[in-house]
Amino acid sequence: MGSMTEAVGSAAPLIPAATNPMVTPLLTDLYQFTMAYAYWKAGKHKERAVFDLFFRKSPFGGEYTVFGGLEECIRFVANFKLTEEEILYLQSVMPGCEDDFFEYLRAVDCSDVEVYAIPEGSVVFPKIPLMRVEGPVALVQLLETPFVNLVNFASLVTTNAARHRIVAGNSKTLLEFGLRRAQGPDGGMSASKYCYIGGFHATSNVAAGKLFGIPLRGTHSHAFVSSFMNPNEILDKTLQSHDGSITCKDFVNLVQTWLSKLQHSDSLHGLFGDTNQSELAAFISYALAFPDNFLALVDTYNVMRSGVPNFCAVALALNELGYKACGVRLDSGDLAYLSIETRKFFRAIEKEFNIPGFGETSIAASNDLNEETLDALNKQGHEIDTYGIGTYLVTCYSQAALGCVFKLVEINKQPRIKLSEDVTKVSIPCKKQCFRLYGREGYPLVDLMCGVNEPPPKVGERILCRHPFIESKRAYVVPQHVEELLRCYWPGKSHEAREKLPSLQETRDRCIEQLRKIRPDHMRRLNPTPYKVSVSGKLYDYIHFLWLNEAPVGELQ
Ligand SMILES: Nc1ncnc2c1ncn2[C@@H]1O[C@H](COP(=O)(O)OP(=O)(O)OP(=O)(O)O)[C@@H](O)[C@H]1O
Ligand SMILES: O=P(O)(O)OC[C@H]1O[C@H](OP(=O)(O)OP(=O)(O)O)[C@H](O)[C@@H]1O
Ligand SMILES: O=C(O)c1cccnc1
Ligand SMILES: [Mg+2]
Repeated sequence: MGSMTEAVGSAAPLIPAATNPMVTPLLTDLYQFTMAYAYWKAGKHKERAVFDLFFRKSPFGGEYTVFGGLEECIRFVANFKLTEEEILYLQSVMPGCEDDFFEYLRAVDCSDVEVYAIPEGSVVFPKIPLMRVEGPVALVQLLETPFVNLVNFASLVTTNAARHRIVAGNSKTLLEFGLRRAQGPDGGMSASKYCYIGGFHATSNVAAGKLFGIPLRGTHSHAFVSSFMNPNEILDKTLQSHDGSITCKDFVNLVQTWLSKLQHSDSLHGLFGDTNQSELAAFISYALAFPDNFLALVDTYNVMRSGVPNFCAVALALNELGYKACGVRLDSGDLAYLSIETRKFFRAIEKEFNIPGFGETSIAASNDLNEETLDALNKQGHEIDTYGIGTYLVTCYSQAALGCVFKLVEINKQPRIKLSEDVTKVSIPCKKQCFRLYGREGYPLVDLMCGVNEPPPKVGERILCRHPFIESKRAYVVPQHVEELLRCYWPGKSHEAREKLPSLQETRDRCIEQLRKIRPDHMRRLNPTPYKVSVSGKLYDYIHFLWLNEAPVGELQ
């Protein structure tokens, strides 16, 4: 693809359909079709319109957002075509509409639509168009709902994942465990995909592993532990050593021997007595099934008096056969305290039995984790290496929606504005180009919108950046680096080169890289500094000219 110009017809088959087969041209609001009809009736449907897709406020009380969902929008556009069945259905729900309208719909595709967008996985800010969509007004109108739908949750949950990632710290492994709690199958699949982009390392969602190639990870549940009664029920007790040189005929017995050594060891003396034997049976069975991948959920009965000693007995028996146990998961109680006590136990074993590395055996924690609990754990000090996070992450519990909108900014080359009593809701008119201006320290200073015909900002040249609505807020900026934000992802009939859709991995890398580039005070959880989003002097004047032109003058009596 690269810089070559491609006709849409030849490019379309290269782009697969949207991931979810429910994403069809009918996945829109009825009013998009009724408006399309009214545009058509008025002979206006082919008028060229420009819409911006943007949000007004970053979620979760933060000052940044990560853009997700672009690839799905492009897949949708590339394959946009109403089927005969869909046309017949529309005809049935829009009685009285002329047949010729449905003839028009039959022929419609997105070959005359242009989509410019900020690359997916980028850090983005309020009011800046994430996507600029241009094309025949009736058609682009039909795209509003699916585009906003595809971007809203994707960006929200990517941002949520990124926020969890930032609080947890870069050294921690983050697992997304949310499928069972997600808002339905699409909520679950989307969450797995976008949490990965936002910086999670793996998911428990097998379908997402297969479909998106996301690494899969998992432990086991309490049911597995409580389903066992005692070690006597284990029938096949044999385990070959890691290198195949020894066959241990009675692994259960080897584990019992180690448990007894632990019970009588000097450093662990008095920490625990008899452990739960049904739990031990479960751990042994899991180790026999996965000797290379043994991990144990240690909180079913009692973490320090049973789960951890039982895990260690199995891990030491495995160690004798040349295997290395993976670790434990804590799923209840005070996770800071329990992780610290567990670590002490592991370190004591490393010392007493001279097993290098045992002290660093991995400790995973789960159970209703969210940004606040991660933050609290950090403040208290803990020994957790891996977090498994479900409900709060995938449902975006602390904010239900991002609130993306899709607003008309130009029609027939005439800039349009949407006024509101609430100044934050006034839309920014004109077909715009957008830039990120970087300062001397390498951080972005400001995002700047200006009309497409204005000269772009230049490195080393002073430019006036104005708050779009507040007259007194303005600053001269001398950028050290200028980044054009909107790129062409769907050229329509223009001769622009089409940006290649990156792989999931590339999008994830971009997200991680971009988050590193933002000044830390914009990223902090409490009272972050707002990032400056501005317009050029010329665009400022135009907004206010249009505003005064369109707003009726009140009359007082
Ligand atoms: N040290 C800690 N600091 C702050 N929050 C913690 C800490 N340890 C655990 N939590 C959180 O406290 C909450 C404990 O919830 P809850 O009381 O329902 O669980 P539990 O009784 O430990 O477990 P369960 O009910 O599943 O047996 C969870 O949200 C957990 O993430
Ligand atoms: O807590 P979340 O962030 O949603 O993470 C996923 C949770 O799902 C599993 O148990 P589940 O909640 O099904 O059962 P339990 O917590 O009642 O044991 C797991 O043990 C976690 O606790
Ligand atoms: O693998 C796990 O431990 C897991 C997966 C989903 C939900 N809770 C835990
Ligand atoms: Mg739970």
